[in-house]
Amino acid sequence: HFHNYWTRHGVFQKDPTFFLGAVSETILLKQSFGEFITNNYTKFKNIQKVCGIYFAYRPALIVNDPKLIQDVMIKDFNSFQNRGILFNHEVDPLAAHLFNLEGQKWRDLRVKLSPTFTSGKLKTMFPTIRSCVKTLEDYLIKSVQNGKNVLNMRDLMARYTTNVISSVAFGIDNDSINDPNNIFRKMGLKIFQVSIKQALIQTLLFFAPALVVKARIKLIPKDLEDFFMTIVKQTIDHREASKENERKDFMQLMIQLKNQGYLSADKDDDENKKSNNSEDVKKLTFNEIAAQAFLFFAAGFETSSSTMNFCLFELSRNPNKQKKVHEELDKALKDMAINDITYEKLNELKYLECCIDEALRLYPIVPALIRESTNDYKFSTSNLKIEKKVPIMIPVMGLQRDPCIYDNPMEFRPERFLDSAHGNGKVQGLFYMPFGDGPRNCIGARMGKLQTKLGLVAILSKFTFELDDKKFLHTELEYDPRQFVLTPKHEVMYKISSRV
Ligand code: HEM
Repeated sequence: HFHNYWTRHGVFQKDPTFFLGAVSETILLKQSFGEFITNNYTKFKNIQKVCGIYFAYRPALIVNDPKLIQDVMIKDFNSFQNRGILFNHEVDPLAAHLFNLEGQKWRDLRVKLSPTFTSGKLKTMFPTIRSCVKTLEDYLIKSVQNGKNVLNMRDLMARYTTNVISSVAFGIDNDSINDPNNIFRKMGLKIFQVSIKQALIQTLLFFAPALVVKARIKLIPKDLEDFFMTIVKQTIDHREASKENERKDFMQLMIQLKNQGYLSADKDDDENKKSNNSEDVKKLTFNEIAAQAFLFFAAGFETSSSTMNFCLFELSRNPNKQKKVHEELDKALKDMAINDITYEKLNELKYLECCIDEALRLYPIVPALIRESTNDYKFSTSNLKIEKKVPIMIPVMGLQRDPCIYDNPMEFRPERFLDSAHGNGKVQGLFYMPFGDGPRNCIGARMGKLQTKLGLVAILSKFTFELDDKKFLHTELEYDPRQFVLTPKHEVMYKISSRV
């Protein structure tokens, strides 16, 4: 009876398997969640615009049609503003962050936090990020000089973005690049480590989210919570002890939101002035600051380092594209030292920007987006009706690799993005969403792109990269089935040589 829900509602459904429903492949670790949604899109997109599936007995809907996706993400956003991630506020204070919050609570917080991500604010943080990049460059120079020229770049780049995020979110200068055992790196690894217990909790979140709240199940392990609560408390106390301890970073901005409820306008930050017109002066609490700092850390380091890694992977498989990046860097930077690169200079590097956009097309770090209907809803362009509280999946990776949308989709061709339309023009609607879309898109997209680009400038200005294992030249990557974010199953090693 449960597994006929979609058929009864006149919606095409993927045949469910006993008990586990449609997602048995992901639960049994045969494929990642992203691949499951992608395969489903590829198989069914020409049959129906939507496809019903089941998380065990819970119905969910995959929307395959770019125009219907536009309705969900933008046009009828009010009916789809939540992700439907439930947690117990009392047992999990750190989970009360922007990604998980719903309804008015999410709206209020989004309005408050948006001004912390304007380009004006990022410019003030630029020197901090640049000093992390300098550490990365120095590390690579030393490493190659010492004959250590085959490296796991995924790990190194995650250590670099860990340095950036811990500096700008917590104001703490740690050095995970030279010290892989640094506590921030260890905590970062722990966030993405999937123990059996965490895997069970994640499964429950999909299958029976209400149970997670009722049974007071903790989503964030206690040791992670203790670490982040303590570090935020210490940082706030230190900053508030003296004006001299203030810094230009997210933590300082959140302290302003705690003490006055809004951000003081910057003379050169027009976007911030606009958002400050808001009447809302409700102040952030300590727990709210801790939860956001935790989220910025979790959402900010792995996403950007994975983007750098996928971009480097494709540039190493495509030496002609890497050559073009080198030429652009040589022309724009002309032996400029990393410390002299400005925010404006970085914006001039258009081809490198296209390489990042193209890497995110082939390898969207978040391969499927999630929304939940907040009311019964009827799609405007079809007779399809869905009930309140149905999870909606948007198959980002499937769309971005669809040959009907991108010619030769598996080819790494950054030139597509020189043209703002970038698809082949045959399909209308939303189909490129590495940062999501609509009012609930990634709030840190600019920051993510900035640290990705600056990191790539540092490593590509001075070095040439090749894949150490030549089998990756022609085979597709496999993905870790335990991870929701797109993560290569096997480590790729890179051979690095100095350009001078
Ligand atoms: C290349 C790097 C990044 C990628 C690919 C990425 C991708 C995404 C995606 C796909 C979403 C979901 C959007 C949706 O549902 O429509 C998201 C949400 C979010 N991201 Fe990012 N992200 C990146 C970097 C960052 C950084 C650096 C930060 C913060 C420092 C950040 C903070 C967030 C937050 C807070 C949300 C939740 C927004 C909300 O619900 O209002 N992200 N990100």
